[in-house]
Amino acid sequence: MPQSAVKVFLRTRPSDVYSPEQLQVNQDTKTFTIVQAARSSGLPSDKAGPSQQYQFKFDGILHNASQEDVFEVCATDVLSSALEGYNSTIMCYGQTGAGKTHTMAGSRASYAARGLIPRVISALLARLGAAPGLAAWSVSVSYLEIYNEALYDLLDLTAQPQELALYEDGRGRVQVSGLRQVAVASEAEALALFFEGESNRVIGEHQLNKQSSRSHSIFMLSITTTPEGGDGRSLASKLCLVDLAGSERVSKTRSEGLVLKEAGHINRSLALLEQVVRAASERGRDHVPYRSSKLTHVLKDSLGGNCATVLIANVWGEPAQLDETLSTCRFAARMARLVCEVASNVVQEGGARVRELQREVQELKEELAMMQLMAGWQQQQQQQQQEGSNSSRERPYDDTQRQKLQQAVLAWLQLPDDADSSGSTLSQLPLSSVRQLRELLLAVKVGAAVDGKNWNACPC
Ligand SMILES: Nc1ncnc2c1ncn2[C@@H]1O[C@H](COP(=O)(O)OP(=O)(O)OP(=O)(O)O)[C@@H](O)[C@H]1O
Repeated sequence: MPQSAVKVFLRTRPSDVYSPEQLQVNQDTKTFTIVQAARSSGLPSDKAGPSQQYQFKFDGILHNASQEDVFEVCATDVLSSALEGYNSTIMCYGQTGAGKTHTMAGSRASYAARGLIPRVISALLARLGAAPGLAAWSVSVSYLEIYNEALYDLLDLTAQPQELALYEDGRGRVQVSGLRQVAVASEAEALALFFEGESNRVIGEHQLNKQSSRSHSIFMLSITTTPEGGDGRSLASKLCLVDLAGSERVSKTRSEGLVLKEAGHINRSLALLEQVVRAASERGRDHVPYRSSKLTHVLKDSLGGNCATVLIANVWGEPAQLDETLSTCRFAARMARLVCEVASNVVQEGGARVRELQREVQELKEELAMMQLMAGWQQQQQQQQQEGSNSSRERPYDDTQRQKLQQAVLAWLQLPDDADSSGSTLSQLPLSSVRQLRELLLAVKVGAAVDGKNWNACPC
């Protein structure tokens, strides 16, 4: 299977107090350097030591970048991969207030401020509508929320949405039971679902962000395309757009009550995410604790499985947020070491699958008929024993009956091994007594001799 390293881009939130001495961006080398002044205890005898420099290299630095730039750099290739049948994920990670939701969903202040999700929806449906050589396509939308370590469907409109459960299917793929998948035929339909889901997300207010997401959210697009004139197979992929809740230092956010409790869940799940990323990026490590939280379990594929993953590390370039910026960069550098095993998902054409299932039904019907037959014989034998009779008293076939049976057996023996025999004369002959079975076996013996089959070599 081809391998693909996670691609990592760093995006800075614009700030009036941005300090180029402390945060140095080099677009040519794609490096981001953090200069941290040494800390002194404040005692007159304690001299501050030299400052520390931390340099990180990423796949791209999005500094003063527009929403359109972010889409072009981070999402266009991902979209192409999704249309080629590859599962893909774009994920935003960073401290609270760093601009994750701004990047993923965008702002409603202007059309130009729309984020990655609405742009991906538009581009995807435009590309599918104009794609030459497609016999059929389908897109469906799901929107999942992880709030306080519980899963919810953001497209569930009932007053009390139910908590959803996670499970792994027979092929080890993580599934969310009961999560709605709504088919869409146009950009307008998909956008309506996105806005509906957005309005159901849990938002709270604290010192650093008036509109802080209190949950992780995953917007999923399931795409199927069937090429024209192909061998009847389709390509199926899932494109996930993940807006993680932001890590927060409660001393800075001054959260209390419910917001404080939410912060506990958010910080814990992000710490477990970091542990999983650390474990998954270690060579030779055979156990990665994906099941340690709902978030890591849901994101199992995106963190080293069958998925092309892009991480956008959002940082808030202000001196007061330097520690959080450093910790985001460290996480991003670890993500860059993850390698995913990607494969295009080819699904069998509907007609071929239907034929396969029809054949299976036919075989099961034949097996059932045989079992009913055997049960009938047993019953018949019991009856005969009770009546003091036995089957040998039944009259044997006459010559015409035998000839007819032998012809049917010979025709059946001459069919190719993989031929469908359900319509042959043999399968329509009555077979409901020991006498009929004996005659049939005799006819097979005669027929085999005529057909020249070597029965000594037969494994049956
Ligand atoms: N690149 C940007 N350009 C303009 N405004 C931005 C940018 N990034 C963030 N902002 C603004 O900063 C504020 C905080 O951003 P946002 O809510 O996206 O942060 P967040 O990382 O999602 O935070 P949280 O984790 O608390 O939800 C918002 O008002 C947003 O519009």
